[in-house]
Amino acid sequence: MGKGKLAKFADMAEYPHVFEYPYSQVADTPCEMKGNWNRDFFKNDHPIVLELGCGRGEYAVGLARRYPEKNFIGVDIKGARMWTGAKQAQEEGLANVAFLRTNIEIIDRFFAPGEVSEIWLTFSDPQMKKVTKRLTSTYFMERYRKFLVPGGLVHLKTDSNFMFTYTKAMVEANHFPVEFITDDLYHSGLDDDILRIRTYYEQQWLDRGLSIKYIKFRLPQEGELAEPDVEIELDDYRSYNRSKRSGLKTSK
Ligand SMILES: C[S@@+](CC[C@H](N)C(=O)[O-])C[C@H]1O[C@@H](n2cnc3c(N)ncnc32)[C@H](O)[C@@H]1O
Repeated sequence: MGKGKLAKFADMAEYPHVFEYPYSQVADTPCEMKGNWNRDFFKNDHPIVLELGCGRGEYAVGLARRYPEKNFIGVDIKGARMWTGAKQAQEEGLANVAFLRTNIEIIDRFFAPGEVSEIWLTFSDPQMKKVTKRLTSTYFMERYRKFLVPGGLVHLKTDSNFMFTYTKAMVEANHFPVEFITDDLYHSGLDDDILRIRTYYEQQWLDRGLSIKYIKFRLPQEGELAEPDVEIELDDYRSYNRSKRSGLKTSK
């Protein structure tokens, strides 16, 4: 039988590579790790890569195995999910991966300007009803740019046509440089490590026959950000009960 939630939480509290700061427990003050992740935890000066909404942390762990010259931090609020990745990293003795349990809304409290090189968003909830909860909205870009190196990379991998279309529009509206984009990753001809790591959610969507979309863009540090003014068809395979009841078919 697998471990229960309480046993997982007990493990998490003991793991040296797990940092827990849920919003409900932290005051409006910066975390002591802010600006110090490499000095105090990783003990090197390698670039730091975040996986935001990491769930079980397949990307954080998978990338950490492949790229020992980079440091990875998986971020999520759900501790029982994160435990899977944290345990795996511990069992494999991976020294270049950590986990931060917190709300992404306050992510800028944990990293100093220029401390992070790249951000991965893996199968983020599209949040079709509320743009300020959507992890690729300008609301979050404002937070990410506070600690991302100038022109740092943001990767989004998603099943959601809504999320992908919205993100493309957000990138276009703000003239962010796009490094790669495809609406069908596994038929794009791309030969890259990202094709060899599949997250829990990714596998579920693939099994249902959905194509995987991917965009990689650079986030400039300067300039005012504009929310795109677009009407986007909602994904019909997700539950969005309230909008269904109101007969809503698009995001506007
Ligand atoms: C759909 S799951 C994807 C998990 C994983 N990346 C995967 O592909 O299997 C989205 C994850 O993002 C986390 N998440 C969403 N919004 C969040 C927020 N604002 N703060 C912290 N975690 C968040 C959820 O807890 C959940 O684990």
